[in-house]
Amino acid sequence: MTRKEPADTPLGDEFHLYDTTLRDGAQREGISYSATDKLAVARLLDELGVGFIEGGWPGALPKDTEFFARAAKGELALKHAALVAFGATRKAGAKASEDKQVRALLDSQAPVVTLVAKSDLRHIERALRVDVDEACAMVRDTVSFLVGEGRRVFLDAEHFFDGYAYDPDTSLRVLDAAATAGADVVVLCDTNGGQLPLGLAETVRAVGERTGFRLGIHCQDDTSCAVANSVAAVQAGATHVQCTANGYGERAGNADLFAVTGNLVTKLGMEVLPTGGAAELSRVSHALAEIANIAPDTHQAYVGSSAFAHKAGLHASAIKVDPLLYNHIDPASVGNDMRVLVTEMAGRASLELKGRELGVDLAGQPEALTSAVNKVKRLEAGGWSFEAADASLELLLRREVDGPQNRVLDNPPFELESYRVVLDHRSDGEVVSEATVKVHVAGKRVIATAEGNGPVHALDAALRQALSPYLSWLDTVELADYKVRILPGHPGTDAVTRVLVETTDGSREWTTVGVHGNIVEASWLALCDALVHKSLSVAGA
Ligand SMILES: CC(=O)SCCNC(=O)CCNC(=O)[C@H](O)C(C)(C)COP(=O)(O)OP(=O)(O)OC[C@H]1O[C@@H](n2cnc3c(N)ncnc32)[C@H](O)[C@@H]1OP(=O)(O)O
Ligand SMILES: CC(=O)C(=O)O
Repeated sequence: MTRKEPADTPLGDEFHLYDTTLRDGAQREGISYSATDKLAVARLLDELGVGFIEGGWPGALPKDTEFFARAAKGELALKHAALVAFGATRKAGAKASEDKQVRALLDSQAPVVTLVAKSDLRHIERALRVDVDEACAMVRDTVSFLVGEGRRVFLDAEHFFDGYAYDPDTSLRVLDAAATAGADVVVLCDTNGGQLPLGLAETVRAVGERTGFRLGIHCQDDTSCAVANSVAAVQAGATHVQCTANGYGERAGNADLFAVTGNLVTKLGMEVLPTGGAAELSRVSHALAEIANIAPDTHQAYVGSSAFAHKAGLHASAIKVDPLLYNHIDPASVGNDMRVLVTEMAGRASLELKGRELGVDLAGQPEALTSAVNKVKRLEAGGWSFEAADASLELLLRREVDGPQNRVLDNPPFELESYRVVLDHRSDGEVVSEATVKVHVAGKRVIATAEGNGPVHALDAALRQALSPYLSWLDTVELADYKVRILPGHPGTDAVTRVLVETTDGSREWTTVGVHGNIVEASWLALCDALVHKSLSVAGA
């Protein structure tokens, strides 16, 4: 077994970006990776270019043992990262070479081993029930045994910050036992996650000065400061930082790999990933969320889909001049995109930028722009929401800009004469909805009736029946999602219903909105916008 150097990043072994998603991340309530999931996670982390991937605790967890066995058999061909096995030191009073758990670390064939050891006197005495001499011997023996077997060894000094505040000598003795036995890095762990950045950085600096050891940092997120604490530790001299994808981890979680890396790369100018790696952060974050079966956090720093989404009109007016005036970095540098949201908070600049995104040129059309802004504000005040309904917004903008010149909007694919929906509660308890629509299409008056399992379904079916002989594309179009929100009315008025309809034609999706006091009418408005939007794209208008 040869020692493996970490990723081929410009910083090489000078700085370690160390991922523990597969061990600490898996300690998050609700996550349960299979060995196959673990292999997929490791491949993505390797593609990103992290230096070390902690795969789990072989010997303690059967899935982790399986993961390492499959990795060793060639199912995991890492290009950048070194694989790390995690485990505890030998038991008290035992020999490292005979400790089953320690042997399992060797058997994993991982080239790197991270050992966890208690470094707080209270834990040593009360949880391990040994004295400090034996605690240090457990560390020393295990590190030297594994180093003798050709492993690179890191030591996770559990509860370091709490222990150092309580009894610094004991905590430093544990670090010393590891370093003098050959551990490459001693990792200061904020295991209970209670630290704040200034105090933590002070301790990291002091320990670095007192010991001269290579220091790492591992922060839990119980004060919501894990990312800040990790970055502060690096600024105070730590050259090895442990994180997890999207901050998954025990209790409140761990330091988010994507935010830590984003900060190190874009704020501190540290090349901790191979060239091009930073631009993969958003993609890898979302892919890892899928494997964990956790919806991505849209507001996650750097990689969330809202991380560069601007709602306030004043932001948009400056962004129109230069996007960097309101973005802390270029979103593309971390693989993300800027978006402008149009809501009641929009101003003319927001609409002009959004129009550009939707292919509607509003530049040099001040009157249309002012009229569109006023319309959006009035509609939003009445319960409409365009934030998630780009297709309806596009129609609104086109109506303002193109007006009668637009051949589809001026001559829509169909016109409604009337619709009627009845609900039939039958004697056998079955409830059936029936809708009749009367529409004008291709110069003809068409009447169609259909049943459905609800009023909107019946209405959609009747409309399709009426239109499909005349609109060749209609069969390709289907409802992908339908969301209803009942909005509280103003005092003394009725509630308002907002319906969002997502439609697909197999190659793209678009979302429309309808708002009305009646749920069927709100749905009708959203359905009609969906079809008009499709005919616009068919006509290329
Ligand atoms: C801070 C962290 O998150 S570290 C990562 C923690 N991760 C996990 O615990 C997940 C995997 N853990 C497991 O599967 C099990 O807890 C095992 C296999 C490790 C141990 O299981 P068991 O042998 O049943 O012991 P149990 O979990 O009850 O207690 C831990 C034992 O390890 C000892 N121990 C705890 N920490 C250490 C340490 N750093 N070094 C050596 N021994 C330790 C305890 O004193 C206790 O010993 P005892 O049984 O002689 O009293
Ligand atoms: C090692 C570890 O996970 C901790 O101390 O929190």
